[in-house]
Amino acid sequence: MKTNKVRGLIAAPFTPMHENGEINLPVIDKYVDLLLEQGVTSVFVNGTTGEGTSLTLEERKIIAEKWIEAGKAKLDKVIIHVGTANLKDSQELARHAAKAGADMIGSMPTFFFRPASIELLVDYLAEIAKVAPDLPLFYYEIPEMTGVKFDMCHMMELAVQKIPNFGGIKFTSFDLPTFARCVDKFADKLSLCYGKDEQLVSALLLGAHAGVGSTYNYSGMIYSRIFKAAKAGNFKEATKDQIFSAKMIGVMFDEGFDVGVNKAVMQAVTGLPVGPPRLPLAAPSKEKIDRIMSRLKEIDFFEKRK
Ligand SMILES: CC(=O)N[C@@H]([C@@H](O)[C@H](O)[C@H](O)CO)[C@@H](O)CC(=O)C(=O)O
Repeated sequence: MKTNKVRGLIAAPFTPMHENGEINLPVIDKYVDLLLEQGVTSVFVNGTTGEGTSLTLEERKIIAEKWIEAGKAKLDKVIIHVGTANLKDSQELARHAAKAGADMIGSMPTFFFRPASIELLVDYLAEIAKVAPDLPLFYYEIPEMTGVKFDMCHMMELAVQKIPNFGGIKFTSFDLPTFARCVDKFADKLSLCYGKDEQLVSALLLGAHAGVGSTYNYSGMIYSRIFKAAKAGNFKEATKDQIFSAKMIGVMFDEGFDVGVNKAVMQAVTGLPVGPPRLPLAAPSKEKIDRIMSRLKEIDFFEKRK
């Protein structure tokens, strides 16, 4: 089985799209280099930020293949998110990820017919994991989007018993006490990746192995400094950049943060043509993005992201 050890910064990349809504694959070659220049070494493809649930299975496969091909000699880990609203599609994506050469897979739970218990959730994950037995499977915890809310420490206790290739968790929630219990119990055998950019430092203090984030795409250097300082035990230094990240994300939250706003910020800041999101998400107005850019300038974002 491939290793489940993932460390450092993992970007949740946007799926580049043309103005007409079709996916724009060639951008991904440049995207890999842009992430590396910012100290981001791995990717979690087709997740929330990648609009995975708005893409067809065929598109998800093509995007996965492209990230694997573009990232293979450069990135540390290419993790493919295979979560969908049904088991069969997720299994198909898991099989495909294994064949295409992914390093790991991740899955959110189903989000329309939600699992009614931790046991059913783990049974569901086990069915996905078994079709890609050589790849570690990570659970993608993101209750604010899926509406699936269980105690993650209990879920992991059961997952390690039932899923031989269970690799760890991508924990996108502000529930740090639960994250702390997960670290306490599983840090030596599983990888614990934390997904709320605005409080990465707190998760690192508790022992997170990796951070996964959407704002890493255009402010990777800020998180890179946080990660390095925290891993060196210099939390005072790490906290300065973390407070800045909270201010930066605060600017976008004031304007109604979503993948549409996030994509527009990515494009305006880095010049990478990630394009608009797919409906029902929408691109922000020019006025809105100009306002965000001028507020980011006011807080010195363009200096801080260097
Ligand atoms: C809901 C959401 O988009 N969460 C983001 C965060 O990076 C988030 O944008 C950031 O912490 C700002 O709240 C990531 O955790 C998402 C993610 O990892 C993914 O897109 O797969």
